[in-house]
Amino acid sequence: MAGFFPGLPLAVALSGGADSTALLIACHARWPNQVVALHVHHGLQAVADDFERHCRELCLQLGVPLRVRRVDARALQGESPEDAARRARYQALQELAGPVRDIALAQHADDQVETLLLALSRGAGVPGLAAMPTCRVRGGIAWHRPLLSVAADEVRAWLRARGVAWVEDPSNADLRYTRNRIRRQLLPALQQVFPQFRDTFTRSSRHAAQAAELLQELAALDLAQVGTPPCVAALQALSQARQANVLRHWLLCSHGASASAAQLAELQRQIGACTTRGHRIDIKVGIGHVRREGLYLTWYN
Ligand SMILES: Nc1ncnc2c1ncn2[C@@H]1O[C@H](COP(=O)(O)OP(=O)(O)OP(=O)(O)O)[C@@H](O)[C@H]1O
Repeated sequence: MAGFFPGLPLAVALSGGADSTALLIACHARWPNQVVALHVHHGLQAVADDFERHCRELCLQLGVPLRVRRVDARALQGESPEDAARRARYQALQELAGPVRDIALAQHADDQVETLLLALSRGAGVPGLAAMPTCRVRGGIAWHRPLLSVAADEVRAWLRARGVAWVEDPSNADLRYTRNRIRRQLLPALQQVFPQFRDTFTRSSRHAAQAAELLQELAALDLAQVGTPPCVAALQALSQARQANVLRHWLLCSHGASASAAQLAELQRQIGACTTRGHRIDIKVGIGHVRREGLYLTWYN
């Protein structure tokens, strides 16, 4: 946990699995009496009660206060059960934290590599390749991931050496989930070919995170230049790469719309072809449409 200096008091999101069990013990050892544990009972799996029991026992043993909340995550339309559970979990963690402004999560280097591989498999751009940040402020809370450079095996070996138990999530063995297939089938193969893959892949993600920040800064500058809504002529004055970057930023930040690569390419083609007063632009992007209105592009949904 080198370089991990959260605000105190600190809350640790404790699932009861190996990683967050280790994180809680390490944080409590470093900042005694300054750490609180937060557990979300999902009620999804039969094993949920075992997770909660383990968290209660562990926290009692350590003398760490534990806050527990039950959630019943119903998936929204088009949302997977895992995404629904994650959304409900982050919401519950934020509420459980109360006045505490720093929450530590226990994702490790293997999780980071899995996230990167999933992003690559979707053809993600630079922000996706940045995978998970070590710290992100959201909803007034700093979410920390201090174990991102620690291998999963190291975490378990650390716990075994201390004789600490944890609860194993049975769904981790289910090979219907892509993430589990990556963990079981891909990571062992990577280990053989690139023994340093955890270090090098996570380093690539950090490079991508830095590049993503630069793209974000450039997009904000360019949006100030082209205006909101963007002026077509000002967009035409930008290079294709900068134009794509600022359009993505406008659509996402102003309208919550993610343009697919094909939609963005078509929008750019039409912007390029927009040389007469009467030229129409009307393209579906995400759940809405981008249209030309006089000198500007506008968004409808
Ligand atoms: N039910 C939960 N209650 C509180 N925190 C959770 C819960 N589930 C996950 N977390 C937090 O979110 C992080 C990421 O969750 P994820 O489901 O990817 O990991 P996990 O496999 O549950 O990890 P762990 O080995 O810590 O159980 C966990 O490391 C933990 O800090």
